Amino acid sequence: MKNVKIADGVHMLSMNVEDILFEGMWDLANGVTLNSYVVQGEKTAIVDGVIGWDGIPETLYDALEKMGVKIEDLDYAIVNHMEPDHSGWMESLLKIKGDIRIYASQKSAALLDQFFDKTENVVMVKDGDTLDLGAGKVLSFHLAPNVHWPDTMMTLDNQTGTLMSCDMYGSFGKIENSYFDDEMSDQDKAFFEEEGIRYYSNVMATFGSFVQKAIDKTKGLDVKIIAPGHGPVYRSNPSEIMDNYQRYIGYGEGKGKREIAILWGSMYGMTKKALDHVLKILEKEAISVHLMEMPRCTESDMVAAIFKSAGVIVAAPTYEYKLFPPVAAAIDEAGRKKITNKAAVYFGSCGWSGGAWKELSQIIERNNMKWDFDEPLEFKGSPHEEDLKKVEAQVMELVKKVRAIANEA
Ligand SMILES: Cc1cc2nc3c(=O)[nH]c(=O)nc-3n(C[C@H](O)[C@H](O)[C@H](O)COP(=O)(O)O)c2cc1C
Repeated sequence: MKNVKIADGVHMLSMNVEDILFEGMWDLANGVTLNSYVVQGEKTAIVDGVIGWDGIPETLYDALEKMGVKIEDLDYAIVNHMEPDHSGWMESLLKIKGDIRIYASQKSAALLDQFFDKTENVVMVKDGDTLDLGAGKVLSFHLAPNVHWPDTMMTLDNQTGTLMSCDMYGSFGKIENSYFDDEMSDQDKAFFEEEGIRYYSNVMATFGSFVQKAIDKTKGLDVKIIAPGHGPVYRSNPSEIMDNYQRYIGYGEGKGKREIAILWGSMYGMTKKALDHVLKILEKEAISVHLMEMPRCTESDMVAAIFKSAGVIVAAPTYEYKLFPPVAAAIDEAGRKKITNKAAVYFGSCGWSGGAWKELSQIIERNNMKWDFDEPLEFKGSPHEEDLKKVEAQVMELVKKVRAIANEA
């Protein structure tokens, strides 16, 4: 666990977690950090902790001891939210120091009771409440409900302007070198742009309207440093991550980069023949593509690619009167994440009845996704010359839309 001084009296204790399925489902190719914060005035508070897995709370205790803080000497635990990646350690903490005073939102307090039977010494805070740690260190609490979990709040150290923002402004990606935005190489910046999008699309996208409120709330505070629960700390230009989050809200509403996400599957290569034709066109048009063959592609990559692209191509055959199941599941997942208003094209092969488009349109409708599809094309067997011409015309139309959307974004 790495101890990084963020500002006077504020330390980040950060660990990389790899080889996990985050939330039990997201296969994170590049890992994620869990960041806890220790704030010291005359009293000491820890803001968010770690997951409760074997050995992990102990890693946090070692890191605390190395900075001269015994777990028994902690005065306060601030729970920004109760998701177990940051609160799982409570079970262990409460065994060591059952009388620790916990500051939490009203909703977190209810969850503390549900998860850990903890009701005593819990202070329920309202928006704007403060906690004085002495020596000029005053923490204030700012509710950000439904930024991932309903109980979420952000904690501000008013002395240094450090906002410990919990899941808000977070990013996936392990940290090896630079913990701060101003220490990052261009390569690190590009890495965290991608991992930020992966995080937002996988974890936050469903809650866009609440994220907007949290951005607006941040703007009303005197914030100099943004220190999230996952990912790097933004101290040279905290508004950059706020602007990025603003941009990501737009991606979830149909905006996107000048890129096309291609969600495809093909049992015997018939749909793939048409797709190969499309790929040649897109290469000529110099449009970047994300080729996601389902079910080979991970959910995490798939959702992130659809989310950030201005256009989507769905290329998949009919299977038992419906859309090829792995592609149907992927579109449904994008629907759960409320990825709406994407410019899109569908084509796919069938043998006799067809039916893929019917199910695809039902999934779009059911999830209220409002994707803007051109005329869908189900062709029989191998694509013929006229099928390829139709596909080509649709893809050229999509390219136009993608360029226009990306120019606005
Ligand atoms: C298991 C299975 C189920 C199928 N079900 C249907 C169907 O319900 N309706 C239909 O028109 N074609 C159906 N087909 C035919 C395929 O859609 C057809 O072979 C198509 O060319 C496959 O395209 P692909 O090679 O891109 O997967 C089915 C094929 C398989 C292997």
